[in-house]
Amino acid sequence: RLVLHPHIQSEAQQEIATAVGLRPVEDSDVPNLRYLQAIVKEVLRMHPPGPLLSWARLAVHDAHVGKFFVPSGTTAMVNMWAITHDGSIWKDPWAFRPERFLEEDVSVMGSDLRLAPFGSGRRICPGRALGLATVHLWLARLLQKYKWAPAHKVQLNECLRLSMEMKTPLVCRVVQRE
Ligand code: HEM
Repeated sequence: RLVLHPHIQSEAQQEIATAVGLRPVEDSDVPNLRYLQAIVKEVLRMHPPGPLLSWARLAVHDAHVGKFFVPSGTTAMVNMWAITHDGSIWKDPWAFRPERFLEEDVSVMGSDLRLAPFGSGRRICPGRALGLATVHLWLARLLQKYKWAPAHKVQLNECLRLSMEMKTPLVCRVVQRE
């Protein structure tokens, strides 16, 4: 997404330069990088790496979920990908617009079911804080040091393996920043 939207990439680089300066970004800088956090949220919304939550859950007795009846023996899944692309929940769901998370603070940690890329409830991802901390730090460092551009036409098609992956791997041109 950042190679497709160079102005968003350079805005993130500008934020890092202002908040951190020339020394390498550290974990403790991340709370000051609000735009970077918004970019990560927007990517988790458009490309949830685990698009199907609860994908091996069996209803052991009859249950009612809202207006739906779930008979005993049903395997029920939550399609988070469909939720994060639902136009009745998200304005312009197909637009990559990190600013939406500056306008409204939506938690990705499982308390808001509009965006629960780590699941929610009893079987929520126990590695979510580690996952997010790693992605924020790596992304910030890779942006701080390099400019990223596509080497070929970027194909955004996805395919679900253990997690959701790009069908055609991304190939980038990387230029060291001054
Ligand atoms: C960005 C990174 C990550 C994402 C998007 C992610 C997403 C998810 C999702 C969607 C689930 C299923 C939740 C459900 O079925 O309701 C899950 C479960 C799980 N995740 Fe993660 N995860 C990430 C990183 C990690 C890391 C770093 C670890 C370990 C260090 C981890 C360990 C687990 C485990 C053990 C489960 C199964 C929990 C259970 O079934 O009780 N994950 N994760």
